Amino acid sequence: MGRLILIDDEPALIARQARQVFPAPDHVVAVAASGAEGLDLIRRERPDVVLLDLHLPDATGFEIYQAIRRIDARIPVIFVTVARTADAAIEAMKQGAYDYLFKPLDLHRLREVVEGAFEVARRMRAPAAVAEDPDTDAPGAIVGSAPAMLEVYKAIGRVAAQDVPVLITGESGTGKELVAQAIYQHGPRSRQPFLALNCAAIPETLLESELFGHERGSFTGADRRRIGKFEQCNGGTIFLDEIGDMPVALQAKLLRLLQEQTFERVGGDETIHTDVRLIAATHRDLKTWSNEGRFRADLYYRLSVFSLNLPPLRERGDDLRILVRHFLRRLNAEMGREVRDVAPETYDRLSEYPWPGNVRELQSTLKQALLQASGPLLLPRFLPEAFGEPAAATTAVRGRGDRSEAGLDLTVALEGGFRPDDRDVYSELHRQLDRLLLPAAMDFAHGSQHQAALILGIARQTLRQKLKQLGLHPAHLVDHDEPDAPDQPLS
Ligand SMILES: Nc1ncnc2c1ncn2[C@@H]1O[C@H](COP(=O)(O)OP(=O)(O)OP(=O)(O)O)[C@@H](O)[C@H]1O
Repeated sequence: MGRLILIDDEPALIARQARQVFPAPDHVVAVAASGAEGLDLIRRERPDVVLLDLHLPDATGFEIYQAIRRIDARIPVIFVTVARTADAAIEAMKQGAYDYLFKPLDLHRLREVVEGAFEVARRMRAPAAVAEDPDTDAPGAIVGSAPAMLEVYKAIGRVAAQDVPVLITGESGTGKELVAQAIYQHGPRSRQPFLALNCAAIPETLLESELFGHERGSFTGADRRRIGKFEQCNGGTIFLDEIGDMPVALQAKLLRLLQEQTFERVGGDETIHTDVRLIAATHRDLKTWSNEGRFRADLYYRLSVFSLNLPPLRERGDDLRILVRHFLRRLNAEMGREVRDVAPETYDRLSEYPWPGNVRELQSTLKQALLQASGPLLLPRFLPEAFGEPAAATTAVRGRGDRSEAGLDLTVALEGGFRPDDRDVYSELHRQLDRLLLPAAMDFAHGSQHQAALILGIARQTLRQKLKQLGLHPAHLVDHDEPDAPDQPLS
């Protein structure tokens, strides 16, 4: 449920538009026609997001914005203005406003910006904490009690209250963002904003401006000044996911920001001071990368003063069962299902699987299984095809890394022959081959999708899609500037 408050002296049109884009019952859109009324509403309703007109009958939008900050500095506020007053809205962003929209509203843009703001609000509020009750179904709960996870919890406890940068490492889907949220929420800046940005998901050319802002005219298309995340989030916490994918030139700018808390916008001379806590995450081995000159060693040392590593799911032993129970409870509630128990053979299949996409992949596997399930018991046949017969599924998957061994495993899988009730063997083996081949090619290509796609002879687009299906987050692995190779089937 998203709660949106609109403050606008002529609220009828904008309210109709907002309700069209964010309809009930999933959203509540409340309206105020003056600043004072809006502040009252905010105090009472504690909305997720506010849309604020710059011109109000009783005060300027800017004054109301400052008052909203005093009520709760975390609420994302989006200014609504006409294009000629954009400068004022940009000024507001310097003070931490989330974004601005122009009247008349473009509904597509309205959806995009407000949805982004809902997501930011969710990250700040959804409590991320180590679950005391392993059977909780709370969304932000961090569950598991494997020894390596207990070390992680201790590290969160030690570092949260200290206002220092943190580096979180671990494979894709191991819970790095969840841990970053927990550190933020238990830290001294928990009443201030938390903004997250994935360095691998933003083209290199835009990343600098996204983080540090730009001046008008600094490059083609820069028709207005832009305030970057580091300026906007002054006083708060920034989570930079996939920091290993940050271009080296930008790493220098980030290092200076960490050392001196100053930077310049792209194309600007003014030195800007900001006070932001940085939490960074990566699935790369930054130590090796810094030894090889692929990541700035000085930045690595600065970031890794306090680092914590999340173990892969396959090394968490019985946590698999705890996580399965946790997600079953959550998913049953979300999907209106009644699957209360898991058959021992299902656990066997799940624990034989290497989980390249870790907890995220487990979550999506269980979701798929619940869609198939009938009755209260989760049987192996409800699992996705990749979990088929243990001999076929796991031997093929396990041979990662050594091609001759992998080939042998596939032969072993086929030696069992076919059974009359076999179905979709062709596509099933293909899927297993993908699970084996794609991560190996990505490893070999040091995470470059372009290179891996070339090696495999498939389009990068196809590779991305398949990685996603495997539960591996393709955003980690993007290298944006290279053109796609021509599309060819994997077979
Ligand atoms: N220990 C855990 N307990 C409960 N849920 C978890 C745990 N670890 C991860 N999750 C859930 O798994 C999903 C993936 O976690 P998250 O996004 O934090 O991983 P990540 O390491 O940041 O992934 P990526 O590197 O792909 O961005 C999220 O939905 C998260 O809530």
